[in-house]
Amino acid sequence: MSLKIEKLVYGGYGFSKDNEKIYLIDDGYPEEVVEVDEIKRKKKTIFAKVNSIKERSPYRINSKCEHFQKCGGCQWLDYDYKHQLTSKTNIVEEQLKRIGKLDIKVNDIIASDFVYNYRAKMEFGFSYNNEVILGLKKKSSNEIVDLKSCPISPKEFDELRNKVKIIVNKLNIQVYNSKNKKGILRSLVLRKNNINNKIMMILVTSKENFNKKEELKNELLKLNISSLIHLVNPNNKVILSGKYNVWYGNEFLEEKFNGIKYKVLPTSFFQNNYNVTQKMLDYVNEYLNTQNTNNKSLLDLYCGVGLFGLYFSKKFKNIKGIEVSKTSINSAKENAKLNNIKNIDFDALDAIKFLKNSKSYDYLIIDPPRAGIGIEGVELISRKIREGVVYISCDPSTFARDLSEFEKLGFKIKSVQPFDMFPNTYHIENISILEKIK
Ligand SMILES: C[S@@+](CC[C@H](N)C(=O)[O-])C[C@H]1O[C@@H](n2cnc3c(N)ncnc32)[C@H](O)[C@@H]1O
Repeated sequence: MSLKIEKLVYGGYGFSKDNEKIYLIDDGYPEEVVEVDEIKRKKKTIFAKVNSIKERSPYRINSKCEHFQKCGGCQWLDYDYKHQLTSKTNIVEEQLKRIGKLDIKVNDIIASDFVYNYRAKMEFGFSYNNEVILGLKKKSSNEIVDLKSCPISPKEFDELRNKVKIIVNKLNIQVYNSKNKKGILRSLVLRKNNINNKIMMILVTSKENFNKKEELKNELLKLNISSLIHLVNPNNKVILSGKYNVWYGNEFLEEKFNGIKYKVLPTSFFQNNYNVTQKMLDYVNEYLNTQNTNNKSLLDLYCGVGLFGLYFSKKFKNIKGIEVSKTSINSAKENAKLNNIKNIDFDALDAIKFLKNSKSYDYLIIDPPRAGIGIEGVELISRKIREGVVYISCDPSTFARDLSEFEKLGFKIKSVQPFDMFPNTYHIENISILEKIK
């Protein structure tokens, strides 16, 4: 059966409707007529994959990646960037309507100046296929695609990843197997900073000690990196968790935005696209400039190593940063000292637990993981925040649910601004400015 794709929807799928049935189609683009293979059904929704293209979308381009469609990292590498942007703005507007029942004009998405090589951090997984391989997971699978190159990560990462692969094969070090819990090598994480292109390499193994460890360390030290960290993570799925040893160089990477310095430890979160992060900081700054905040307090919830709180510290009388990771909070405290910022303090706590017992604040900047803050969290915020909320989100669905709750509990949504933090993928970052109705 031939289907015409109307638009792209949340999750990156091409959307098509046939009578009562809705098709969510992998690898199909707007205006395209395709034949599909069904993958699975969920009530009236059929998930399918393009089998053949009958009429090609005018926005389909040739992808620059030899691994495209095998690797799960990017979904839209063969979709013209201008149209990626339009699709993303439309998806946010649609999620707000569908999930949040919010009829809001969403601002046009702010693009990334760099569509390739923009990522500051990549987590590559080790696997075995006749030899040790190193790359990213296939889409909806734990299988690893052996990468030779990756167009969205820095060019240096390709060379390092390929060299590490040769080294571990030469030393014959076993890959960790999550089923029988045997083996050593789990992941190779690479991070690049935005001040002077320093690269931190983090080798994640299942055990602290293993055969040929010293030889491996000596070989890795010959590579062009600024620091080498050995992280021991026996079986936690969150790869960047566990104890680490510094094998070489600094324990941290130093980042800088507009004069504010941040030391980021190997296991701490930091924004992944520096160019777009600066645009997000500028957007929040513009809003705060319209407010009279000098004598006001700010709560920076899910603060990481203090990116937002420290950046805006001069605008507020006092600031509190809350974050669940003790490591990140230790960095955040050190970052305050590093920048000589004295009106901020940080605590390592769960955001909801903190809100239940906290005092009130004038303003809130909130940047939760994909799950969002949730209904209970918004209810607590509505009692604890007196003036404005800057909600930063990396998932349009939980964002829509939470914004709708904010509106029910006495906040006015002043703006919704998407940012293209992750070009060539379907991921969308958003900032909403909300004001308490007095
Ligand atoms: C999207 S990151 C934002 C970090 C920071 N705002 C930044 O821009 O660098 C989300 C942060 O929330 C933290 N986090 C996750 N679950 C949490 C919880 N239940 N309570 C507090 N923080 C949490 C994570 O450790 C992570 O640092």
